[in-house]
Amino acid sequence: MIKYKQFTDTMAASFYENPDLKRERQSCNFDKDEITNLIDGNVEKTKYRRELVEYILSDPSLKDPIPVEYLSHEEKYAAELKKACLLVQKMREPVPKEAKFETLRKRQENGKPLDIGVGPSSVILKEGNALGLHFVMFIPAIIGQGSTEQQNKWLPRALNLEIIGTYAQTELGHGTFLRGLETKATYDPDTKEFILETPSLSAYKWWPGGLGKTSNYAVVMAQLYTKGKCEGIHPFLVQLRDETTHEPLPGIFVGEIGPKLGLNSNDNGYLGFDRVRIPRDQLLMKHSQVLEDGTYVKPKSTKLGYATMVYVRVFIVQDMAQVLRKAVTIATRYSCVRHQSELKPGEPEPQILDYKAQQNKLFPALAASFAFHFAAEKVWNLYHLATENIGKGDLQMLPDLHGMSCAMKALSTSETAKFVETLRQSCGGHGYMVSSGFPRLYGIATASETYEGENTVLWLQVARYLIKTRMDGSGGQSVAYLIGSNLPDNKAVDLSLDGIINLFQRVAAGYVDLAMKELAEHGRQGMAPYDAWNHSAVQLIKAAQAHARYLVADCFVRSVKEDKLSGPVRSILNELCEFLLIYWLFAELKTEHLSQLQAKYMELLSIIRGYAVNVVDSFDIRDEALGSVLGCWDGNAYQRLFDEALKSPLNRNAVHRESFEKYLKPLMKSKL
Ligand SMILES: CCCCCCCCCCCCCCCCCCC/C=C/C(=O)SCCNC(=O)CCNC(=O)[C@H](O)C(C)(C)COP(=O)(O)OP(=O)(O)OC[C@H]1O[C@@H](n2cnc3c(N)ncnc32)[C@H](O)[C@@H]1OP(=O)(O)O
Ligand SMILES: Cc1cc2nc3c(=O)[nH]c(=O)nc-3n(C[C@H](O)[C@H](O)[C@H](O)COP(=O)(O)OP(=O)(O)OC[C@H]3O[C@@H](n4cnc5c(N)ncnc54)[C@H](O)[C@@H]3O)c2cc1C
Repeated sequence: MIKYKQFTDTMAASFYENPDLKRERQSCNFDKDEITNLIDGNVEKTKYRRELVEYILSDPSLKDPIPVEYLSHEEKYAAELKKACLLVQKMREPVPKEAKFETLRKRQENGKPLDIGVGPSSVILKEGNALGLHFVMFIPAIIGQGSTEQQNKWLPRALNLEIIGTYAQTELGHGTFLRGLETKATYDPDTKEFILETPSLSAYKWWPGGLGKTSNYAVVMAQLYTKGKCEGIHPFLVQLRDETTHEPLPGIFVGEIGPKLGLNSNDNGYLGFDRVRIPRDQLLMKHSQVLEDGTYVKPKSTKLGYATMVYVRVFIVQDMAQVLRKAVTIATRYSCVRHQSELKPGEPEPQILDYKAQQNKLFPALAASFAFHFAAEKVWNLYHLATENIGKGDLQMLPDLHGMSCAMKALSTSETAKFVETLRQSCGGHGYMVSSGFPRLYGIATASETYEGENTVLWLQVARYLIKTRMDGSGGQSVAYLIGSNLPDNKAVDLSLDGIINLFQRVAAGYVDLAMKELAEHGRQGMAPYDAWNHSAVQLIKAAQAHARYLVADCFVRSVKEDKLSGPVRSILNELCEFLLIYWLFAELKTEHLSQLQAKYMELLSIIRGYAVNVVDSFDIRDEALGSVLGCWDGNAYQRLFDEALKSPLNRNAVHRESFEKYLKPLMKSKL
C-alpha cells in the first residue's frame, strides 16, 4: 500500500505538473497573454492586477489558518471581517521597495490610491464580505442620489471608511414591489427633521448586507410624507450606531438574520425604527427635495430614485463573467486530468475531456464567460453615457438602460447558476466537495438570481419594454429591430455570424408578436389589461429571454469583429461565439433548422477541445483565488483532495473518543 504523504511539504510540489495538462500546454498555438489582457482591459491593467494579487497573497496575515468552512457562524464573520479590514489597511500603507511591486509603488507615488476592485479582493474574500455593500451600494447611492453639498459632506468620510454603510431597502414583507414598502419618513417642519418609523413587523428592513453588525450608517429607502401627503419612496442617510462605541442609537433595532445558502461571512441584517429623528438634509436630494417649510420638489422622473439598483445590476453582469471563468477553469482542468471508463474497447481509460457529452457540459460555459464579459463592457459603457446625459437633464436613455440592464442581469445570473451546476456535475463526486470550490460559486450565482431584482420580475420589466416598443415604436437602440420597417426579414437560415444574429432577432420578434397576440386575445375575451398581462406572463418571459440572448449574442459578434485581435485569438473567439450562438438557438428553433446546426455544433466541439485548457489558463486565475483542489494549475487533484480532507477536525484523532464512549459503544453493547 502506498501511504498518504502530504504533498505540499515536499520540494517536488513546486515542480509538479500533471502530464496531461503539460501536453495540452505544449501544443498551445496562441498568445495566452492576449486573452488575459483582453479580459483585464489592456497590458498595463494586467500588470497592475498581477502585482496587486501577489502583494495581497504574499501577506501571511491575510491567509486563512484553517478552511473557513470549519468555523462557526460567528467565527466566519469575524475571520472574514478581520481580513477585509487588514486588506483595507494594507492598501493605505506604502508598498515595499521590491521590483515585483514596481507598478503599485509608482501608482502610490503619483498620489493614486491602490484600488482593490472586485477581482483582487475576491482572492481572499470568498464568502461574501461585510464591507462589500459599503463599496458596491452605499457609496454609489451617495454619489447617485446625493446633492453636491451632501456628497461633499459624506463622501470623504465614507471613502476613508470613517463611516461604514449599507443599502437598506428590502423589508420582511416587500422586496420586489417597492411602492409597497412600509417604512415611513415623516417631515416635521417645526424641528426640520424627518421621523423614521417602522409601523409593523412586515416593515422591518430585512436582508441588507453588512447591516447586522458592521455598518454604522445606511441609505434607507422609506415612504416620504410631507404636508400630510405620501410622495413615494426616497433615500435617507441614517446613522444607526454610535461612531465611537458602535452601540445602536436610541430607537434603532438592528441585528443579523442568520445562516444562508451561501455568502455566510456577510452579516445580512434586520433593522427597525422607533420614531428616530434625522435632520432634513439627510434626505438625499439630488433628484427631489423637501424644503424647510415642507414643500416637496418633484424629481424629473420618479424612477431616478431606483438608479442605485441599475448601477448594481450592471456590476453583477461583470461579476457573473468572473464566476463563470472560475467555474469553467476548475471543470476544464479537472476534465483534462481525470481518466474514466472506456472509449475504445481494450484501450486505456481516456481523459474525460475527450467525451463529447463532457465537452457539451463544459464548452457552452466557456463560451458564455466571454459573452458575458463583452456584454458587461457594453452595458457598463451605456450606463456611464446615460448617467452623463441624466446629469445634464436629458433622460432619454433611461428606458433603454433599464431594459438592457434588467435583461443582461437576468440572463447572466440565470445562465451562470445553471452552468455552475452543470460544471459541478461534470466533476462527478469530487465536484460535490466544498474543496472543489463549486458550492461557493453556486452560492454567489444563485444569490445573484434573486438580489437586485428577482429574475422573473426583471424579465417582466423587459417584456413591458418590448411590448411597448412594438406597439408605439418608442424604444431605444437595444430594441430598434422591433420597430416597424427595421423588423428582421425572413430570409433563409444563413450560418454566418450575422445570419445567426438575424435569426436571433426573428426568434425574439416572433415571441414578442405571440405575446401580443395572446394579450389581445385575452382582451377580446373581456379581461382587464392587468389580468391579460398576468395570463400572458409565460409567453412574455419567453420573449424577454429571447431578446436578452439576442442582445448578448450581438455584443459577442461585434466584439469579435474588432480589429485589435490577432489572427489566432480572433479565430478562437469566433469559434466560441459561433458555438454559443448555436447552443442558444437549439433552445429556440424548430426541428427543420436543427440538423443544419447540429453538424456545425459537433465540429466546433472538436475544435474547442483542442484549445480549451489553454484558454482557461489564459484567464490567469491564481490557485489561491480559484480556491479549488480540482482546478489547480498543476492538476494534482487527488493529492490536493487528500491534503484538504486531512484538515478536517474529525481527522485529528483516529477515534472520536467522546462520541464513541458516550453513544456508539453503549448502542453497540445494548441488547434488544
Ligand atoms: C475589503 C474591501 C473590499 C472591497 C470590495 C470592493 C468590491 C466588493 C466586491 C463584491 C463583489 C460583489 C458583486 C456584486 C454584489 C452585489 C451585491 C448586491 C446586494 C443586494 C442588494 C439588493 O438586493 S438591494 C434591493 C434590490 N431590490 C430590487 O431590485 C427591487 C426590484 N423591484 C424594482 O426594481 C421595482 O419595483 C420594479 C421595477 C419591479 C417595479 O417598480 P414600479 O412598480 O415602481 O414600476 P412599474 O412596474 O409600475 O413601472 C413603471 C415604469 O417605470 C419604469 N422603471 C421601473 N424601474 C425603472 C428603473 N430602475 N429605471 C428606469 N425606469 C424604470 C418601467 O419600465 C415603467 O416604464 P413605463 O414606460 O411606464 O412602461
Ligand atoms: C443574498 C442576498 C442579499 C441581499 N442584499 C440586499 C441588500 O443589501 N439590500 C436590500 O435592500 N435587499 C437585499 N436583498 C433582498 C433582495 O433584493 C430581494 O430578496 C429581492 O429583490 C426579491 O424580493 P423578495 O425577497 O421580496 O421576493 P418576492 O418578490 O416576494 O418574490 C417571491 C416570488 O414571487 C414572484 N413575484 C413577485 N412579484 C411578481 C410579479 N410582479 N410578477 C410575477 N411574479 C412575481 C417572484 O418571481 C418570486 O418567484 C438581498 C437578498 C439576498 C438573497
